[in-house]
Amino acid sequence: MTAVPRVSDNDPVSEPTQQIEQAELDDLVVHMSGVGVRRGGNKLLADVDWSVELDERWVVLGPNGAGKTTLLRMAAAELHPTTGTVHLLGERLGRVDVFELRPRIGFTSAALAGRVPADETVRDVVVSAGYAVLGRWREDYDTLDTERADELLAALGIKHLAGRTFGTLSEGERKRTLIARSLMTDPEMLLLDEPAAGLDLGGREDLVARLSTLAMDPDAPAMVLVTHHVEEIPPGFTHALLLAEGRMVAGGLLEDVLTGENLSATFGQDLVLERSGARFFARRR
Ligand SMILES: Nc1ncnc2c1ncn2[C@@H]1O[C@H](COP(=O)(O)OP(=O)(O)OP(=O)(O)O)[C@@H](O)[C@H]1O
Repeated sequence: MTAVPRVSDNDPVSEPTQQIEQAELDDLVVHMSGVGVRRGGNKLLADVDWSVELDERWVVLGPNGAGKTTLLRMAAAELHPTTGTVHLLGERLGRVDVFELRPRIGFTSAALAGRVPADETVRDVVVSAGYAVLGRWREDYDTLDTERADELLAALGIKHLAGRTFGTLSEGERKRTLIARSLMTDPEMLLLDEPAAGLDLGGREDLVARLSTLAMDPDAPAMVLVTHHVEEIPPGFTHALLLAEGRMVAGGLLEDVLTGENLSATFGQDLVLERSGARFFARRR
């Protein structure tokens, strides 16, 4: 089992380990080099080198506090690294107007769900993404936009809820509404932070199946999905990044990275990984 080095404040944080050419960046939606994030003396992330290509679907796995949300928020241009460089969609964070970058990135998280006003209709939650607003009803949403929102709601199986208010939805229906919202701007990258958290078994299986359909669609954007559970990896996902205590344990092709040994190192337990078809299951030995 690979030991995971603890991130302490005394560790040296590496500087960018590699220079990258603009031509290479054009094929990458995310490129992080020597990335560290520090807050109040704590290292939330250290020494992260990670790239995501246009046609890849990544799952980011790790225990509570591993730094997954911090990593995803950086990929969403919501926070900057303390050290190292981050390129998103070919642009370097710190040298690009993040307000121009963000509409090109679809992002769902529990924090976003908490900001949606309870009295906003499902259709407006989705359609307003195209206007980069939340909780502001506009009379002049374009008909085309409304049709697009309805299409996305249909693809996620909740078109019948278009007129309902967000506050009346179940947890699963809210998650699906926010995924539809995150796709509204035709993003080049879709970031999903624990989309299945809080769902019952049926809701989880339904969401996994819908995300699997999306993952297998060649026209879908690059995807990064954060989760705690291997059971939530939708078939069609191609790559995995394992994080523990702010550091990468392993990253690469799903079939290479997702092993009992790597999972054990990531979660600090002796774990057995089982595979059934295209799905994964894990338990303690
Ligand atoms: N602003 C901050 N100041 C200090 N520590 C922070 C700050 N934000 C996050 N942390 C800490 O950084 C660590 C990583 O947090 P993060 O939310 O990225 O982890 P996570 O892997 O997403 O966890 P979870 O699975 O529980 O959601 C946690 O220990 C958290 O308490």
